[in-house]
Amino acid sequence: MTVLSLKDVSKRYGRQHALRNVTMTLSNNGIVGLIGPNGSGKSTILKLIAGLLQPTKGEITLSGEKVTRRSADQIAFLAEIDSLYSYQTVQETVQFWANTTPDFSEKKAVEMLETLDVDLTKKIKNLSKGNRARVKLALIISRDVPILLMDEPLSGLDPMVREDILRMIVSYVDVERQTVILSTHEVAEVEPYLDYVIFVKEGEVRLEESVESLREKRGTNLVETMKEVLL
Ligand SMILES: Nc1ncnc2c1ncn2[C@@H]1O[C@H](COP(=O)(O)OP(=O)(O)OP(=O)(O)O)[C@@H](O)[C@H]1O
Repeated sequence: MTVLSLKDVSKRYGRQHALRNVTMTLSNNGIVGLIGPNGSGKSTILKLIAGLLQPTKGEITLSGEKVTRRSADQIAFLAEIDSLYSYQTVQETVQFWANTTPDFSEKKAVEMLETLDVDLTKKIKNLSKGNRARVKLALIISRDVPILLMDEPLSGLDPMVREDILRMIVSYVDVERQTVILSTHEVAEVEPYLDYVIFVKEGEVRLEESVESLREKRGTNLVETMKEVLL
């Protein structure tokens, strides 16, 4: 079944063309890597899917319905910017999400944070950058929604935190029911975790395919494929 579809989607910011005629269809694709160089349009694609931006042209549908701002109840969005309240403790933050987000599992969030050794009694402002990233991800992953969008979840984090983040996604996302789309340019690092890739360049989708069939067809790893497709 088609979970998400973009049909001939273009986006301009004023006169700046950010996306041109993007068409893609995702149907239970598990963990999807949205890969492309800086400025290729990755964030724009994620914001359009989340209903935070309107396409200039084209149509985006989620489970057959047109995406609007109201689609937020079906989509969890991990933005690049920090969206936590610094004066709250981790526990209060989890509680706040439990009170405001109907599909949020407090149990799952607490379990994940305890596994990651994050101190729930600490204030957000006193957490390390890595632990803030772990908290943000735990909050998003604890939502029971069909689509989880993550804009550069690894950016600016040290290798240990990056590995934790990728492991969290694999261990806690229910890929039978949920699709994760994460944008990154760390291809080699994410390759073992991805089921599907979408390569974008200059606002266009250059290739989208399952990682397994790419390996079979090309006999190379994703880094090599990326070089062929994007350079
Ligand atoms: N609010 C905006 N106003 C004008 N131009 C914008 C705006 N947001 C993005 N752009 C432009 O649109 C293009 C695509 O940007 P986008 O942020 O989607 O790319 P990206 O692949 O996410 O880049 P990065 O990896 O650097 O985050 C770029 O040329 C960018 O400069």
